[in-house]
Amino acid sequence: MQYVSTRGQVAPKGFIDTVLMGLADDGGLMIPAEIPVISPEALEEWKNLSYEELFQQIFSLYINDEIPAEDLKAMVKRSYASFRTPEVTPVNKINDSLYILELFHGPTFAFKDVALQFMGEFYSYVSKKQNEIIHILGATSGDTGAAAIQGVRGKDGIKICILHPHQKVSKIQELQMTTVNDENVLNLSVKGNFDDCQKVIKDLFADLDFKAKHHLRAINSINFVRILAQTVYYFYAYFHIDAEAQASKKVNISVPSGNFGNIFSGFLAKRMGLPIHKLIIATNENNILERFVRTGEYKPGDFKSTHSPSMDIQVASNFERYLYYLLDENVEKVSEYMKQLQTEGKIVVSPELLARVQNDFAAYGASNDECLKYIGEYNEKYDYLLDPHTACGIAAYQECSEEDEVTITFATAHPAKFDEAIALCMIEQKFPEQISALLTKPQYQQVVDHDQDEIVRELEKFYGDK
Ligand SMILES: N[C@@H](CCOP(=O)(O)O)C(=O)O
Repeated sequence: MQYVSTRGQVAPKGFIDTVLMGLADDGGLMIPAEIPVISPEALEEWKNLSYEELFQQIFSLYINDEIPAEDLKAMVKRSYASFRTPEVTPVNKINDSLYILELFHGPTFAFKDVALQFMGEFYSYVSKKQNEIIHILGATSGDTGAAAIQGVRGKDGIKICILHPHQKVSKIQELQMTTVNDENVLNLSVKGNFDDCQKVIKDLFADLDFKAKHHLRAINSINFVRILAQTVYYFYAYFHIDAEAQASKKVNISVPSGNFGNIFSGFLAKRMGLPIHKLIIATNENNILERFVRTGEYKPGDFKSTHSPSMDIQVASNFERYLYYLLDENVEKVSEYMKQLQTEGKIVVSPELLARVQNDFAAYGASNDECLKYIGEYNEKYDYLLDPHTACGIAAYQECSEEDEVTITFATAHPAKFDEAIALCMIEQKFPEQISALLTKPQYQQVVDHDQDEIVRELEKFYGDK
């Protein structure tokens, strides 16, 4: 398996080099040169695998023997040892047409743990085996940062700096990141929004001298390994709904979406042969993705702070990966469209392409009021407390599914992380112990202006390789 860039200007790479590269050196995103297709017979066999076995099966198709099977097995085992259930991502049946895949049983109570616990192990492995210096730089709207820090805190040979938007993440998200006092962790709280943070890191990754000098590595979903690790639970979810539903109904998956990484993993799983009917993109009022699916225009709008802050994103990183497939892997066209986005502030696709987009995805953007409405309604009706992101997923399921379909909605975070929204629904929740313990801990973070030079100075001090 070789990996290439969506913009075509990077020589094909192996798996480990692809992960170490993060953002492609030509500014694009790395993708597999060819997507392996799983036969229905093999899918049938995969149905009985444990989560960890399934992970290994899928990864073995992508890693080219670069990591011996025994080493991979040990890494996967360590990655999921910190999860609060051996199923890793359990499936919960709500009614005959709805299942919820719970992705929040990892150490930081969000779906990001599923890939980032593995990534922490992976970076540690590569740092030791290849003597690589690993200086992670990431941006977060709240969940990725906490999970990434948790995945590598205290690990030798690794340093991590995370940029989060100042006062635009939930209280618990902030505490999860900033109460960590390990020497290898730096939190920069940037006066701006998530898009500002993401732009700074993308610009720094695109500066190849800076990237090489400081050994920058990515943990965001610009990194293909994040996408791949997330495909595992699409398969797992599909295999764990009732056999009768699998056989007699079309199966949709509704995914709370911000940076387009999670749902892109679903797109990859579908291309690998998983018989998903509709992939439903659920957004909040930052609805650029929903507008794109409806109109064919991809145009960042005004940033809004919502009850679901992790999805407060206008510029979705992984959109470029999808564009690559939409444009039939034509790298010149992808480069042209991405240039257009920069110069004209938007991309508009033809009616023919829009028809294909609408064949690939359904989409719905939930308003703040709808988000709260579904939290209240599901709590009352099913005694199931949704976090505000999952509530957007439920709103999209309600809007986009038909009678003969069954939908798996992804619960991307635990409600305790977003008590601000839960309290607005007049619901009092009991926090898990790990979360209440955060409330009295001291915080360690530096507040910085949204200013690249200031951020670079902090990074140079922290990474210490001037
Ligand atoms: N919603 C994310 C934003 C970053 O997304 P990523 O998937 O590219 O890491 C967050 O919670 O930080």
